[in-house]
Amino acid sequence: MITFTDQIHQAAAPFWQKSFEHPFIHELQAGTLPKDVFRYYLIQDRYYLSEFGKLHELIAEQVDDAHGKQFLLDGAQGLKDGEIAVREGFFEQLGITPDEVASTPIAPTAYNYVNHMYAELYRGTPQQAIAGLLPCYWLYNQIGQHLVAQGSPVKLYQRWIETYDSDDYTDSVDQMIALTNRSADQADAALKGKMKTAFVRSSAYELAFWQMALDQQKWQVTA
Ligand SMILES: Cc1ncc(C[n+]2csc(CCO)c2C)c(N)n1
Repeated sequence: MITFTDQIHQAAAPFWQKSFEHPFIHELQAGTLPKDVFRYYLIQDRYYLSEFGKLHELIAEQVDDAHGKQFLLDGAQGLKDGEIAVREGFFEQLGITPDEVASTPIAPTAYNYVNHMYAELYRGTPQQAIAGLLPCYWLYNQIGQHLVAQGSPVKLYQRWIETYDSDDYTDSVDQMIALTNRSADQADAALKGKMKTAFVRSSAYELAFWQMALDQQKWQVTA
């Protein structure tokens, strides 16, 4: 039987394909991605990751499913100990200081992506918010698995790739997929439609995030 997450995954497939083929990903693997682009990505992603962790806690407050609630709370803690902690090492290596992070504003696309997820929760439902979190887990795992086979000649980029191919991480992706399917089981057709829209829009924002980094997007108008 085709699951709910298979269905929404199919709907988002064109965005996922564009992410797999995106020059940011290609250059990361080839080792040709400029360091300042990677630096920009890491600083923007720092904002994204801390909001993503907060969203886990806020969604958990509204979820009845005890197992799902615990998974979301563990996810928030796991982000602090895992992905965010790993990134501290990257920051050190690239000389990114807390001052630089604090004085860099969140860029338009990162802002829109984060706000989209909050809107799914506060103007929508926890089920929609859960569907909005899923592309983040699932897409990065697929990218990690695609890239790890070839690897990157740049050590730092290789470490980034390996973050998204670990067994623990793959296990959390499976659990997030299962939580989304359990949420859909409780939802009527209208809510399932909204969950699908949340998932597809997050997939579109994942794609836009790579381009934001390549363009080093800013709020200012440039000549
Ligand atoms: C824009 C953006 N999207 C997805 C991820 C990947 N990611 C962020 S939190 C999380 C859950 C488990 O750590 C995963 C996989 C990222 N770093 N940045």
